[in-house]
Amino acid sequence: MEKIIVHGKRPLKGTVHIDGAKNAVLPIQAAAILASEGENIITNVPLLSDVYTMNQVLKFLNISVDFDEDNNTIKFDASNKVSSEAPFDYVSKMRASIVVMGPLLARLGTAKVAMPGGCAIGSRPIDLHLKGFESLGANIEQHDGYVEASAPHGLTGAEIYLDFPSVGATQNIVMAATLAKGTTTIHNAAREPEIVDLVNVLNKMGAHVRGAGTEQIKIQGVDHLHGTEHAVVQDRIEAGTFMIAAAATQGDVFVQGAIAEHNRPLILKMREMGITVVEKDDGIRVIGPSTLRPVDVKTLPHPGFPTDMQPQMTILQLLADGDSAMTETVFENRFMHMEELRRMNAKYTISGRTVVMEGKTQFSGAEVAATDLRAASALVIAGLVADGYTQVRNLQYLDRGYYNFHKKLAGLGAEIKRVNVDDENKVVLKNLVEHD
Ligand SMILES: CC(=O)N[C@H]1[C@@H](OP(=O)(O)OP(=O)(O)OC[C@H]2O[C@@H](n3ccc(=O)[nH]c3=O)[C@H](O)[C@@H]2O)O[C@H](CO)[C@@H](O)[C@@H]1O
Ligand SMILES: C=C(OP(=O)(O)O)C(=O)O
Repeated sequence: MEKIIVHGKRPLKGTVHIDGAKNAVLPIQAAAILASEGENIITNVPLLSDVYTMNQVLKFLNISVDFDEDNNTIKFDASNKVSSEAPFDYVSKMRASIVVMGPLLARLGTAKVAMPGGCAIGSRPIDLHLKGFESLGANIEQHDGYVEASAPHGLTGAEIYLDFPSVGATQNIVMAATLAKGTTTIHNAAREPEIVDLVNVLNKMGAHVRGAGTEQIKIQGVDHLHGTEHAVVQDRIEAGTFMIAAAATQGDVFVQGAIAEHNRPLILKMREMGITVVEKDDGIRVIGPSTLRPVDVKTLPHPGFPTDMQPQMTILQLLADGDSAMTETVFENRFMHMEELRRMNAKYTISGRTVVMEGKTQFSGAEVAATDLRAASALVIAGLVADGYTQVRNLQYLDRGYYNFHKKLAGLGAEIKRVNVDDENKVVLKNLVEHD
């Protein structure tokens, strides 16, 4: 088992480069299922554990996957006979593998996928995905832990209203509808930049999808789709995480590749707190002040404040000079990191979906455990501003969404090291700054 050890109180300075987005690349990998001819060549692919898991799922479905990690490029070839079943062993590793269902149903008229479970942040049902498939004419059955969809005569376009603008349901329904007969309209669709990136790929593959990035997406079905080339959009959550780390440490960091339009709510909230945020063509510069003003924040679907930035944002709020509130409206259980932060001297009360935090926190180093992906990065940021040493465990969560997080922070001057717990006794804490 590995852990990250951080020695706090060093301002971050310099430039950090942002990778391709996890939440964009995963559905784009799944979209490869739809190309019955030609290769799909995807570039700017981040080297994340979730990407490898999705590749495993696709290989199981008989799709050829060639990952050139040195060049962050994957070549997919789905021109052979594709299998329709994604079993529990693969799906259970990663909830996002449910997005293979729409493409399988579109291409084969049948799909059998293990029911994805919930996770630490919430129960995460897939009812909206399934209702969407049913509206397109699929018959849905659930048994033995699997969900099976079938449309032997193909799918037919329909008008679909989503009760909530679910990202995964929007992606799954768009992909299913690309090969349906006639036109599908999704009302109250998710508007995240990752939806736009997926639709850009689908259109390059020969699909007719309009309105991505708005609440109404129209898909005109086509006969078949072919391979294409596409570079994955930069990761707005990785970018936002480094922006917060820079501000929290009173640093001065250029987040290269960050797209300001994708992080508008975060930028505006940071400015409200007194942080200097400079938008440039090729990235965003963040300069942290010595005192942060408190702000209240509420998570919402895009273009609201992203839930995936919520745990990191609570670190800035705890550092602010006064009390502040965070309300989480997207997931019902996304405050697990707060309990760990208590070990580091955070003071707060949770009531329902809102946590009220006391500022100004003087974090103290402690041994903490990540409970999910963004909790992991938030705990490391807390370590960057804490007195003494902080040790963060459960790095398997961090690796789902951040490539070389500790190395990127070390490149900005952080005293941080990732160690194998078995070698723990051999670690000389004073020498943390030395790179692996
Ligand atoms: C791989 C990926 O892209 N993951 C992102 C995606 O997850 P994901 O696509 O799973 O998130 P959704 O937008 O679907 O979920 C949002 C809310 O809708 C609920 N819901 C969703 C589907 C459904 O059928 N029924 C239902 O009730 C969920 O339980 C949750 O409370 O969007 C989330 C919300 O921005 C992000 O936090 C995740 O990082
Ligand atoms: C919740 C997240 O991802 P996933 O939907 O893949 O669990 C996330 O990226 O913060």
